[in-house]
Amino acid sequence: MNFSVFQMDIVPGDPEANRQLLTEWIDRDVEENSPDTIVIPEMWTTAYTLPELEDIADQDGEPTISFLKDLATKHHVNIVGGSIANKKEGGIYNTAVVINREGELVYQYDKAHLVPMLNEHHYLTGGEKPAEVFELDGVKFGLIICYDLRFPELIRPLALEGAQVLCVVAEWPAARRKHWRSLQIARAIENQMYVVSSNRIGEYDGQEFSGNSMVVDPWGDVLAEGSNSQEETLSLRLDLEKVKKVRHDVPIFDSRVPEIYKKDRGV
Ligand SMILES: O=C(O)CCC(=O)C(=O)O
Repeated sequence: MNFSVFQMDIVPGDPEANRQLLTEWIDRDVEENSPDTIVIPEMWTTAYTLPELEDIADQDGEPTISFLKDLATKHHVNIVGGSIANKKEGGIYNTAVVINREGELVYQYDKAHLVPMLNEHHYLTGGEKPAEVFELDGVKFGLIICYDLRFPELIRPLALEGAQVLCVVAEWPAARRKHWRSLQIARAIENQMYVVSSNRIGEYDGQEFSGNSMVVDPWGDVLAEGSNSQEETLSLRLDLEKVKKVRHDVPIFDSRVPEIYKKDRGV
């Protein structure tokens, strides 16, 4: 499967401008790289303009979901559509959306872990459902959002259910770049799957973002990595057989002892 990861800057508080930028980017990328699957960052329509979200968030995913469906159909490409600020059920959620190349919405996930360092709980409602496995072109995926990366307990069930690729969409700050890079490599090694991440670059409200979007293979090798400060596309073909090989060579899933993992303590 050919991946294109967009490492974007985001125009704060202007969804229409960002949708226009994405349209141009996808037009270019499809021409140059013929991707099967495109991955874009967290909150790419608005950036982290938390106090403004009440006015500019989507309502039940619209208009962004329809916009992505049109792009996916036009280019016959899968879009792991980053996440959007999304008003629904009386709250504003940070919702990740995935559209397949037929233009169908195949998966939605509301970010479960809200970030205390950003006072997210003052503005956003956390999702209450676990992340689930979904398929694109027969490949099994998981998808999490930024801070979720710090919670291996959210991700492990995805690996147990056969996920081969974990996508991470993010607006991870430069101040914690070491954590961003190390945690992706750790998640790839411990779950023996690819980690494909799209992180924004640029600045907002005094915060600089890390970039360093990554493609890490199931052995923990970094196959591609974005710079700290440039908009760019990581374009790469992933060999899914590698997941099978690593799981065969170091068979951790056969070595697990679930009886001693303390489910009754909420672990
Ligand atoms: O966990 C971190 O250090 C960054 C998390 C974050 O910025 C986010 O989830 O948006």
